[in-house]
Amino acid sequence: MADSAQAQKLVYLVTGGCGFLGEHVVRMLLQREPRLGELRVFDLHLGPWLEELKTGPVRVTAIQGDVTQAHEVAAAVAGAHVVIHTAGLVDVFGRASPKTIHEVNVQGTRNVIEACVQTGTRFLVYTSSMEVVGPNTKGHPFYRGNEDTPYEAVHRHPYPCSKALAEWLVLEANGRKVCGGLPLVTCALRPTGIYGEGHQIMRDFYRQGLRLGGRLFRAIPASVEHGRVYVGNVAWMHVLAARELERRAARMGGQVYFCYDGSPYKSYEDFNMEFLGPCGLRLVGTRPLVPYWLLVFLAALNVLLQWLLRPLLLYAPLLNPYTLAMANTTFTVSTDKAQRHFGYEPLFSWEDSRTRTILWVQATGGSAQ
Ligand SMILES: NC(=O)c1ccc[n+]([C@@H]2O[C@H](COP(=O)([O-])OP(=O)(O)OC[C@H]3O[C@@H](n4cnc5c(N)ncnc54)[C@H](O)[C@@H]3O)[C@@H](O)[C@H]2O)c1
Ligand SMILES: C[C@@H](CO)CCC[C@@H](C)[C@H]1CC[C@H]2[C@@H]3[C@H](O)C=C4C[C@@H](O)CC[C@]4(C)[C@H]3CC[C@]12C
Repeated sequence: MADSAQAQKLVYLVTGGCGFLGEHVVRMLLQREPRLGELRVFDLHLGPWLEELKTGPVRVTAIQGDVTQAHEVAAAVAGAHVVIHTAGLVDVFGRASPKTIHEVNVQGTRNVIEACVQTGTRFLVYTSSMEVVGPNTKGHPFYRGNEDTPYEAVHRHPYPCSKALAEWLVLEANGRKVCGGLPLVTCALRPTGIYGEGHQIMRDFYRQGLRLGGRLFRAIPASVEHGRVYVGNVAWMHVLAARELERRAARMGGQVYFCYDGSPYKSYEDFNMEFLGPCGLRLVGTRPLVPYWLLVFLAALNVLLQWLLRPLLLYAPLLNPYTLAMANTTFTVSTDKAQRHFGYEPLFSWEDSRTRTILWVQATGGSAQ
């Protein structure tokens, strides 16, 4: 990415490019990165939608591969200028074992870093998570916090533990000499709960509401606020960070950025109703309809059932002690660090984000897609 090569076309690699966020990053790069010459999409499971992208002006290369396999990662990274590493195992429901979560999220990230070092790729953007910070095991609120807000980040659950370790690896790798002698430049983006087209949990809530006769029942107090972020804006922040990493290496290298936009702070359930309401669902109750102790009991019961049923089937409901603690703890972010460091402004307004999400729920919510 030298000065002389203003017109130089760049090779980008997106790991996890067929996931919920990854697909948006891939599409955003194709729409908004003028220097893109080749786009490599690396994923364990390739989406059929990739085929339609192959007919455009940018070369799109689909690579079926596993981030836990160092040789597969190295082959995909070789010759890439920029890596956006978004592949990850997102599991807070006990579907995967802690070992698998660690292998994918931590060892997978280590493999990406080592591949950059070995092959001479200098720019790495990592999709971290707000969960690297919290909510912590003590349920302390994080209210309008930024990247410098002191917070006791204590994790026990395998998913946040793995994301915290992987983020640390990425930041620590900043400045390492890659093949050819130049320094690696890394940064980590920490989305809060992402919503938008392709958000499976939103669709699950919609289907549950349809099954319950168009109703959902409030379980969490409306006063517990969550900061959520639209997937298009998260994708845009990745594209912009990747683009600016070279020019602003000294400022951005080794830094973390929360992903934010203008989405309103609301409880998890009230926020979902911004989309599910216009799709015909109603949230019953202005206060939680079941006492908190009962939710705690049901969450614990689900853990027991998951364990008992494991030899027969995978029982992984939304409610468990960890997800209950998350839903019941205020976690909101208020920052302008990405704006100051690399000029990020949300691409989609709240109104746009909301409309796009509603249209998606209406179009696919009731279908098997
Ligand atoms: N969804 C959220 O609210 C959220 C919030 C913060 C951070 N994140 C992070 O964003 C990233 C993307 O999350 P998402 O919600 O799009 O999840 P997702 O499951 O939709 O996407 C993850 C993608 O990674 C791929 N993948 C998983 N294991 C792999 C492996 N071993 N090798 C190659 N590819 C593999 C999956 O096939 C999938 O396409 C993750 O790193 C996640 O931790 C997500
Ligand atoms: C008690 C239920 C009554 O309706 C509600 C349960 C809601 C939970 C399933 C979700 C509450 C908070 C969510 C998480 C949060 O938005 C941030 C996340 C970070 C990201 O890295 C992965 C996804 C998630 C853990 C997200 C998962 C679902 C919740 C726990």
